[in-house]
Amino acid sequence: MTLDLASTEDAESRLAALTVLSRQVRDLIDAVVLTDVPEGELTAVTAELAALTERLGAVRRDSPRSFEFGPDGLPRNLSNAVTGAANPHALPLVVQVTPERTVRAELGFRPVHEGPPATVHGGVSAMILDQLLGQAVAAAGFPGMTGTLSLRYRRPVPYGEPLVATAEHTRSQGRKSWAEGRIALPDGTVLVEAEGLFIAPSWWSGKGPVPEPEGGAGGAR
Ligand SMILES: CCCCC/C=C\C/C=C\C/C=C\C/C=C\CCCC(=O)SCCNC(=O)CCNC(=O)[C@H](O)C(C)(C)COP(=O)(O)OP(=O)(O)OC[C@H]1O[C@@H](n2cnc3c(N)ncnc32)[C@H](O)[C@@H]1OP(=O)(O)O
Repeated sequence: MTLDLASTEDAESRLAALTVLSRQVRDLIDAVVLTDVPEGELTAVTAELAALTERLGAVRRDSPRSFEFGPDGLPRNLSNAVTGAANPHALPLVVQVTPERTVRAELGFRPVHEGPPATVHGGVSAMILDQLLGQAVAAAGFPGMTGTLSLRYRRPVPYGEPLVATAEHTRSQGRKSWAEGRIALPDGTVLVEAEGLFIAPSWWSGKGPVPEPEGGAGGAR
């Protein structure tokens, strides 16, 4: 895997616009989940959205943006499903690395994340913790892909109120690294805890074939 070179100023400005668009689409998704307007209005809005979808699709990439270096010289992934500011699917999670090389993120789940009534879907919590544990091993200098992830759901996770997620690398052995993390209330009450094994793939060190994604490698512009 190679990282794209730092973006130009023009590209950064366009990415900022894409980030604003993604935020707007998140607002749209929230509005769809909670709307109670009459059916005729739903049909009218759907027609407008179909037209907007066509406009955006007029010039299309083969695959989302991937890892690249930002203007600050740090790697970023603006299309990531969990952290990508330019991906409407993402919360987006803003992950901070502490001086101790652990990671922390403030969470704001929304009604769109509901599974059981008034509760965040367990798969959504798992997705957040997968990302956070992955960033914890990376922050400790041992990046890898998730091999296993196990979770213990202690209490229902509410949406609409501030929560905190933290994670830390616990140990490494060869290409394998382990991390632990949790989602908690601001007072520290743990709601979900996770342990994960992350493996640096053999192909990262040139010791194995690089697997082709389904349908071949996507072209980035
Ligand atoms: C995702 C990172 C991209 C990095 C980009 C670069 C720079 C950016 C900087 C930092 C990155 C920052 C953050 C990352 C944040 C979040 C992480 C998100 C993570 C994901 O969302 S990621 C998607 C889900 N994830 C997958 O899509 C994995 C699919 N899978 C594979 O790609 C392979 O399967 C792989 C690579 C796992 C292993 O493949 P391989 O060929 O390298 O290793 P091999 O088979 O030789 O096994 C060697 C030893 O690991 C044991 N082993 C193997 N697999 C195991 C498993 N699953 N569970 C338990 N043990 C396992 C064997 O038993 C053997 O053990 P032993 O040595 O003891 O015999």
